[in-house]
Amino acid sequence: MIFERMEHEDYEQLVFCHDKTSGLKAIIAIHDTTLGPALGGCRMWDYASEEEAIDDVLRLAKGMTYKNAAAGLNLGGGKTVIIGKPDQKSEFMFRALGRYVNSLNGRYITAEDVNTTVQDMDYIYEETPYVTGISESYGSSGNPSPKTAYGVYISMKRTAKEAFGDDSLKGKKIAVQGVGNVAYTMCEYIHDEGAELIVTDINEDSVQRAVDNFGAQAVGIDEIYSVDADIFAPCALGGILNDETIPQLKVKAVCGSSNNQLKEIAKHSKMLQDHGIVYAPDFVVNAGGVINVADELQGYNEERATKKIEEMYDQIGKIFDIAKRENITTAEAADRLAEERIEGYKNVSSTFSLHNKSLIETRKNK
Ligand SMILES: NC(=O)C1=CN([C@@H]2O[C@H](COP(=O)(O)OP(=O)(O)OC[C@H]3O[C@@H](n4cnc5c(N)ncnc54)[C@H](O)[C@@H]3O)[C@@H](O)[C@H]2O)C=CC1
Ligand SMILES: CC(C)CC(=O)C(=O)O
Repeated sequence: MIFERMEHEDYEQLVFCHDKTSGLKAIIAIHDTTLGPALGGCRMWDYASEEEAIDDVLRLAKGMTYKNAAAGLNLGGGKTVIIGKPDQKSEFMFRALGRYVNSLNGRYITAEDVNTTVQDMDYIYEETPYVTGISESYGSSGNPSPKTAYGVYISMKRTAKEAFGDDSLKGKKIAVQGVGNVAYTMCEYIHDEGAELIVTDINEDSVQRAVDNFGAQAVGIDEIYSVDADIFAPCALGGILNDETIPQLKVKAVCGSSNNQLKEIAKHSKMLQDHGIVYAPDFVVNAGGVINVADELQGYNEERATKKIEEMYDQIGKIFDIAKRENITTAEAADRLAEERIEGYKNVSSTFSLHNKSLIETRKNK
């Protein structure tokens, strides 16, 4: 059944990693390496079953292929999941994972994701160079969340332009679901521009921090969908744009950081469009973090990375334009943009070049 799915959705590789001493149980999925090595974060989650973990890593790895392609990076898509509760973490668990990552010889490069930190990446770095988002003391880029937040803010401005004819967020009401690492910094940018915030989170301290620092209005977990607001920013979970929630939305636009927001991509992106809601595709909006960590591969330069994140404004605009021109949803337009870049490169890479690590180059060095 797994090979059937891999064949159907063009996955390249699925690696199961086990280390008895540290308790590591991890799965690395590599979806597509046409554009370059697969780059994607490492998530730690207490999955209810192994099937759920496999499904998650496959979905997330494919998402990274599209994210990296649409962001204009020369990188493919992959992801790691570690099965377990975050309080079961240890130095040796991440070092064991680092050795597995190293064994892939550069086909996959890891980074932070939900429940993993810069410290965890530093442990992986003890075992392999194929890790990003490591400490700034190594001349590296550190925690990607603030850059992801900046990218969401830039994308939100372009989305506001599409929905309201003006990219200013001043006076706009923004409903934020989940005020964690990314969303807190995103709220800072939005608040500084003069927007009003309505927030919810399952963590009361996170809500209180936004109330105290940004004068945000706090609402209940289920209330966030139906509040009177201009833009909805999902920054917590996947699958939250669905048959039950979309009819409740009063906003004119959706733009947030969480991955896989649409429960069913085709159905729910069309449903948003039919409700007159501008949807900014999640994997384009939340690419700031991966753009930032990818810059490490050239020797990290914050100015260069930030400039590339600011280019997301035009990239989102391009997606809105394609959707209008082709009469498709913005989700379909984003997929098309990513797929065309991957297909285009297949033609370029069919031409022999010594730039690729060729057999002849290897022999020359012997
Ligand atoms: N950190 C990064 O650089 C990137 C993050 N993302 C995505 O953005 C989202 C947020 O990421 P982070 O801020 O790093 O994670 P986080 O774990 O710091 O924040 C998520 C927040 O959502 C809250 N939450 C969980 N369930 C909730 C619910 N049912 N209702 C309301 N709030 C709920 C949590 O309490 C937490 O405060 C995730 O989906 C992640 O995959 C995507 C790209 C990069
Ligand atoms: C920092 C990124 C590599 C995190 C990631 O995997 C993502 O963008 O979803």
